[in-house]
Amino acid sequence: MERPGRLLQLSELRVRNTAYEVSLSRSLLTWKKRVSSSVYHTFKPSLCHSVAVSEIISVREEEENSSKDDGSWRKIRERQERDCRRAFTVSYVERGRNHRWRCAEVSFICPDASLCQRWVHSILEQLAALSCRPKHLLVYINPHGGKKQGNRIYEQKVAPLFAQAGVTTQVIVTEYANHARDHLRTDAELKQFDGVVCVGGDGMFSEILHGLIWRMQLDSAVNPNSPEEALQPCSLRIGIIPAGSTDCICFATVGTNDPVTSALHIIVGDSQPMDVCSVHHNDSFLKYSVSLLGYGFFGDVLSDSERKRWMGPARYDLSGLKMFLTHHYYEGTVSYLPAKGIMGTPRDSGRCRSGCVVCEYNGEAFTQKGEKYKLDESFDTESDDEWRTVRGKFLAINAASMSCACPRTPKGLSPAAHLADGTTDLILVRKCSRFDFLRHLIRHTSKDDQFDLAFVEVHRVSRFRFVPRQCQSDSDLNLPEAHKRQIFGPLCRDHPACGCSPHYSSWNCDGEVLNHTAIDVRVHCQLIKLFARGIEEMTVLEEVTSPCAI
Ligand SMILES: CCCCCCCCCCCCC/C=C/[C@@H](O)[C@H](COP(=O)(O)O)NC(=O)CCCCCCCCCCCCCCC
Ligand SMILES: Nc1ncnc2c1ncn2[C@@H]1O[C@H](COP(=O)(O)OP(=O)(O)O)[C@@H](O)[C@H]1O
Ligand SMILES: [Ca+2]
Repeated sequence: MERPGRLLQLSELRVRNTAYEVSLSRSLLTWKKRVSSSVYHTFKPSLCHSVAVSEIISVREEEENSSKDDGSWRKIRERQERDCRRAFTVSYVERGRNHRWRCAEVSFICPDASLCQRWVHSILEQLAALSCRPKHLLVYINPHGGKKQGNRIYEQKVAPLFAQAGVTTQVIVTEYANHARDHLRTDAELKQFDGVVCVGGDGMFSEILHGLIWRMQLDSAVNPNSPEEALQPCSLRIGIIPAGSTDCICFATVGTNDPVTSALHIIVGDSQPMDVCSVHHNDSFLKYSVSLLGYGFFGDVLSDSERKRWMGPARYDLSGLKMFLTHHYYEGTVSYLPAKGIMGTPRDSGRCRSGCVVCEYNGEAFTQKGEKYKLDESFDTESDDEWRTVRGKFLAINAASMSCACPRTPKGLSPAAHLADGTTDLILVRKCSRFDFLRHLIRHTSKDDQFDLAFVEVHRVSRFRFVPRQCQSDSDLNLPEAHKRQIFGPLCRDHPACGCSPHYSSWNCDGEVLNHTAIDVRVHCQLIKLFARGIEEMTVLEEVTSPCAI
């Protein structure tokens, strides 16, 4: 734990009816109850609490005593009422189970009003010095995401916390799909904001991502249609209040899908850089992706589930079962550029966690200002002989730029993938039996390694391309036509004579269906930042939460 440093305040104050020694340094607020022993004074850990200043939400002088154990004895009540006028309450982050954060409160009763004001002033001064905290946010709410609770979640759980922390907002409830994206691209006056918040699922996040990146490139005269251009990083951080169906981006960056936890990460001004993949078809831009780009199984599950939106999040399970039974495979060529000079592999046992050294090491190498790559031979530019090619029949081709952990698979599609290492994990699942594919799927939910199967391979790459087999002669295939043919696929795939092959899938790009199958994907290291800090290790949790160890 951080050393307290020079004390800014040190007083004996009361919490309820117990005296505590309360101290404030630049980094810590600590309150300790003195316990006399026969030999020396000690502090029992349970009687010593400590909160990082960076995790204080707010401080306020209290008009009324909020303590509830005042009994009914008139004299005690009268005395407490006098005391109330000299109390101040600190709200701070408290860690719960499964990476959840809550807002806890403690009220300190001061012997006189001026001491109370000095305390409040000192704490406010420390909070004001935290330059990473957002003051004014632009909030977009998708009222139709997930279980259609976006409005309620924001109004009941998030807005009161923002108000308490003194964060002001401009709130826009979207009226149609791509409303938020288009508003960010052209209309929003971004200079006045310290961040953008989306209330919704991965699809809503994708809108914010596209709006912000596009705007940034236009403002910096970068051509987003060129797959070769290095993109301009976004200066505004993005916050996600989960109110969608999968909420994988929130889960994989915070460790839980909980609106209050996300709101608190926004308030304390956390910052988590993230890789973004650009997806192009020839020289035209298609989409950006931060989590899953999936062709075959996950593409089909998504396309099928779009027709079942009315079912809410359960649509994915039903479409998942249907697509599992349908058992489509797809032919094509995957070419990829293995990531070079980086730390880490997709089979590592280590995980990307808060303060990840792999992301730091690789990120520094990739993001040297004004250079494409570090001037290191291992970061040589992409030459043709470094590309590798795999041809075959695939049940699924997945690129996971982060673990893609979510409640359906708490360890993720690629458990060792990193949020900000400049790479994506390319997972190729070749044609196999239904039984084997089920084994692979089930392993996403257990400790067993989903890559340790003969028909699965995984590569950590910085770029890849896919061309479906028939596209090699007709590279601009459009999907409606492909889907027409696919209708007959399940009946006829094993009878080439009927002429209904080939089969095309579509790409699932962070939950959006792409309208091209032949794509060129490039990872842009740490292009955006989220109001998050990555998933905290348990050891970090134990160190930071009160009670403090002395
Ligand atoms: C048999 C158990 C199999 C469990 C397999 C779990 C794999 C789940 C991988 C999830 C990856 C999630 C990546 C994130 C994608 C999201 O961007 C995206 C959009 O999210 P949004 O709606 O919030 O905007 N979500 C999705 O594309 C949803 C993918 C969900 C796929 C669920 C698949 C369920 C498979 C069920 C197979 C059942 C076989 C049963 C056989 C008896
Ligand atoms: N007001 C709106 N009406 C209809 N669709 C919207 C609206 N706002 C956003 N969308 C779209 O809804 C889709 C799903 O949103 P999302 O918040 O990700 O929910 P879910 O996780 O349930 O898919 C996204 O593609 C988004 O562009
Ligand atoms: Ca990555």
